Amino acid sequence: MTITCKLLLENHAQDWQEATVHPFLEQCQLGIIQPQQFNTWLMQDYLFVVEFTRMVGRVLASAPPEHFDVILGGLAALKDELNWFQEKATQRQLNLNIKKQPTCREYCEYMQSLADKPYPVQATAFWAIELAYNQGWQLPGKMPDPYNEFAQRWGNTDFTKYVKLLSQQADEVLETAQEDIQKQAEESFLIVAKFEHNFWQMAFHTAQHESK
Ligand SMILES: Cc1ncc(CO)c(N)n1
Repeated sequence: MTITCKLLLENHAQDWQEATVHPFLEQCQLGIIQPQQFNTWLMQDYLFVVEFTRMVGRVLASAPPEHFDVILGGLAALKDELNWFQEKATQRQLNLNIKKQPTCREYCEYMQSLADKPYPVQATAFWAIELAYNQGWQLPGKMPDPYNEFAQRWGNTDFTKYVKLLSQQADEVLETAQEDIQKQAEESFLIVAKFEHNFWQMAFHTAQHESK
């Protein structure tokens, strides 16, 4: 049987729930997240997105030309997103020239390791990483300022459509992938889910002295 993005979500509902539903996001929605928690997330996510952008560049390099449109659209959005992160950091007087925390570093190293994997595995991981933020920021519902801007960035309907296109591209190449490659794609989905959970944990449980 062929694995699909939909089946991955159905077969691993618990892992996916832990990746996308977290007190960090719930407390943003309630407006009670602590600034040091939020700022830790912001700074570490900037560092993550730098490496994610490189990963998407490598996904493009592995992709068939029919998939370029969607991936290049994603890269253009990432260019905008990196500039936006820098603006947000400046507004909050945060220095982005900091070290990655271990969870962020491990996630980034994992994204680098995907370069050696077949394209269907890369496409599945790419989709999962984007879906995690699309759903994570969307599920809590309307957020108060200043968090609404963050929720909208990944929760907006155009982003949802883009993630849908990513799932279609992944499904298309999974359909003809050999069984062991489908297995690797499933593993990559579970690894992404675990890292997404750990990333929220990292920001949520950050101590005051680690926040700057
Ligand atoms: C941790 C993390 N996962 C996913 C994304 C983007 O989808 C992000 N910005 N950060």
